[in-house]
Amino acid sequence: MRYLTAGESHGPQLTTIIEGLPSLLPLTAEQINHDLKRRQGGHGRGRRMQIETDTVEIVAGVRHGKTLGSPVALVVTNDDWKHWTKIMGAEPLAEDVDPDEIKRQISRPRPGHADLVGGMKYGHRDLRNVLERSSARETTVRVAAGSVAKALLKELGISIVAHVTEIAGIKADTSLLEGKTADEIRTIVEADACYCIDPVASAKMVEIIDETKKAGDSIGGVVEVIVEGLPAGIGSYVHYDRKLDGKLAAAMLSINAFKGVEFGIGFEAARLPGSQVHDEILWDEDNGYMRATNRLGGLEGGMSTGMPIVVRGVMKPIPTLYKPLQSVDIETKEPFKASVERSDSCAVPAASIVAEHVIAWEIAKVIVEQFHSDQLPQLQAQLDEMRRYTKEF
Ligand SMILES: Cc1cc2nc3c(=O)[nH]c(=O)nc-3n(C[C@H](O)[C@H](O)[C@H](O)COP(=O)(O)O)c2cc1C
Ligand SMILES: C=C(O[C@@H]1CC(C(=O)O)=C[C@@H](OP(=O)(O)O)[C@H]1O)C(=O)O
Repeated sequence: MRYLTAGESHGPQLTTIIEGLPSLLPLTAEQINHDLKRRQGGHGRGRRMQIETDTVEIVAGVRHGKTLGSPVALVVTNDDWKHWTKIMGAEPLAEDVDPDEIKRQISRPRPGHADLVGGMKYGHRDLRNVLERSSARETTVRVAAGSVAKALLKELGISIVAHVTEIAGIKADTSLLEGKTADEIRTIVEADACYCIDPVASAKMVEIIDETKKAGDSIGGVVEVIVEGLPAGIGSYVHYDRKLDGKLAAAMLSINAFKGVEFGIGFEAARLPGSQVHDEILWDEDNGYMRATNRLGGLEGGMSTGMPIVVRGVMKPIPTLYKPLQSVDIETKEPFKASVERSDSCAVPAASIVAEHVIAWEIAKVIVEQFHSDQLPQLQAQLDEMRRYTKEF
């Protein structure tokens, strides 16, 4: 299973083509739109999100609410495009048009963005040609593709949820997650301004986001994704590029502004003895194999253990700041301090939704590769058999 995305931030549309999905999977635009709306939300988003109402059109691969097995194509229209048709149009500029008037040329790279190095790499002196694609606007269709993956995981008895564990040093009390299923966690965090399980921490997060915005600065944080219902043995230890943890880490780090990843107790493992890190193995008649703890986040040897997968990603502060940072104009080579029109001040809650969907995609992809998967019922039968086999092993 694979997908490509195309589209510029202020171009006409964002597009994804998903190839390799099993046939007979129930799929509607409505379920994808729910996830797109969650990605647009979360406290700290800027004015662009008031312009956009992200909704998907399914233009291929689905008939009467079920996948056909052919490529699925999804399109999300940029509502902002109508303000950018001249600046972002694909046609060459007419001869009587002054390019400086039309192109909104950018020669001042923003620290922390792809602007400067992207310009060097692709030979663009108008840095708009870089930022239009390096923008996290692209995560819209990554969420759409991940939402399709989640529809598949749901049919296979696998649930996934993301939530925010930390913003600018304010940490959620994650003991509030204990005893709750992924679906129960989703109901709670969906109703929270920061997609956080802890209302007390969330109120402080809202406060610090507002204060930071007023000060013209930006902040980052940590998001966590939990995957439940995955059988043991997904992924493999036999070759480096088949390890599930490696794939999940790469997916997490592929999100704009994500700079680190950890599983289970994560970097804390460096500070603890092995007896307080590894998860002891238990067995009983009803449940088969279990772990007394889940400190390693449901992964051993590049494979799922059958315990929930717990993976976290850290997001750096948004690079576009109202409080200007030092940079150099690439035309004049003069130093300047950037001034900015609009930006998110904190996109950690929104990014948690992106994380949920890139992880969902990766897990669905590994499952589809590991089992015979032309059609959903065959895939479901094999997952059921894998669960029975690993329990009785
Ligand atoms: C959901 C989301 C929204 C973002 N919004 C903004 C934004 O409004 N302004 C900005 O400067 N960066 C924003 N970013 C971060 C930049 O896209 C990112 O830092 C930039 O592309 C450079 O990539 P890198 O940080 O991975 O090196 C956002 C990221 C995500 C995931
Ligand atoms: C458009 C989205 O986020 C954008 C991500 C982004 C960036 O530099 O990454 C910069 C901003 O775009 P603009 O310059 O148009 O205001 C954000 O709004 C989105 O998430 O859909």
